[in-house]
Amino acid sequence: MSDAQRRIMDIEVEMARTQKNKATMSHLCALKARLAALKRQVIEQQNKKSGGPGEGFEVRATGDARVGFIGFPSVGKSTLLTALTGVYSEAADYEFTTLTCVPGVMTHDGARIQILDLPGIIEGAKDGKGRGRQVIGCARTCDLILLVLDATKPVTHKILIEKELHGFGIRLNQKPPEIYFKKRDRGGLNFQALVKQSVLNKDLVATILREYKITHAEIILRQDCTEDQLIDVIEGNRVYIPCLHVFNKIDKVSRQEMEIFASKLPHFLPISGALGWNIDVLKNKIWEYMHLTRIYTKPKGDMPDFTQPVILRNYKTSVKDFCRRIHKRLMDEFKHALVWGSSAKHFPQIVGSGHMLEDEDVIQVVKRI
Ligand SMILES: Nc1nc2c(ncn2[C@@H]2O[C@H](COP(=O)(O)OP(=O)(O)OP(=O)(O)O)[C@@H](O)[C@H]2O)c(=O)[nH]1
Ligand SMILES: [K+]
Ligand SMILES: [Mg+2]
Repeated sequence: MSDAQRRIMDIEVEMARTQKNKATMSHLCALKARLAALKRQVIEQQNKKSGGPGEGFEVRATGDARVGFIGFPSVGKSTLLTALTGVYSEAADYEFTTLTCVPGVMTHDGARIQILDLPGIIEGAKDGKGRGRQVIGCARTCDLILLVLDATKPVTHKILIEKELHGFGIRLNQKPPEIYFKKRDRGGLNFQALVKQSVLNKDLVATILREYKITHAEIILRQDCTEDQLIDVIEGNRVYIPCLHVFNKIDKVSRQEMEIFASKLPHFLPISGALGWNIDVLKNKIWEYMHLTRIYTKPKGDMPDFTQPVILRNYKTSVKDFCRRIHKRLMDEFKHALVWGSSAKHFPQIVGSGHMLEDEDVIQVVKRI
């Protein structure tokens, strides 16, 4: 165990025995910042040792968006890939059947979605156990994570896996915090909260920044933020990915057990990959959770092409984002666009490149001549 790992343990112990209240808040914030910095240090050390960060697997990104399967061994990931995409990935009743990344493609509502079957991960994956770091590195590149769980196994597995992903900077079902943070060379701490804060204030922010040896900075909180969110922003390198918890093998548990899960867990979907139960519902959920936006193009004087939408992702739905998806240099020739659909005030609306498009809008780009 490295020195940093030992210090991480000490801090975790101290945090566990510190009660959370107003008087201890400053101390806890300092500990949390110290912990985050140490954890980053450990990952960087491991990257050095292994010759690079957990880059994931060499799989070419195809299609409009990417989904990855994360779960313990033998929960049924490969069986599910085959059920969703028809692509064969070896499935068997022993652990670590899958040793690499197997891609498939699912077509849904005009979008081509790449689905990645991945090796199972185990506790300690992020710290270098098994192929864990490679698997989690791959998960970071996904637009949606399917956390695949075995319904016959304890629900605590879900928490363990979430912890592994969290430790690697993946934030599930969270939006990026609305925090503006910029280091400065001088001027001290310029702190503004645009919304009433239930936790943070200038002193706590200063305490956290002190752990990073930052004394000059500008911080604007545009939402009610937690100390963890602020630390995430200072650390940077976080990814925010939607996640669906897929409970597989429900053919092996009772209906009552299922209903208990369903009532307690959000983002939950029971399925049976082997028997094909709920697979169509899962396909729809995948679509829904990815927040993809379909845009139909209309050539001048012609009908819109409703067969092949252009897919925009991650809420990047401006006309400019659309143009970039079509062609690198389209923006250079852009004059304005005509838009029909729910984002338009009247049909067609003449818009500039900053206009935000909505799902199933129709667009015609007018170029400068
Ligand atoms: N009863 C039942 N068994 C399933 C289901 N899905 C998968 N299995 C079985 O569970 C075992 C493991 O399935 P795999 O698809 O290999 O699981 P995996 O998660 O890909 O496993 P690794 O690649 O080893 O991590 C196999 O024996 C499957 O037949 C299901 O929905 N119901
Ligand atoms: K298996
Ligand atoms: Mg497998």
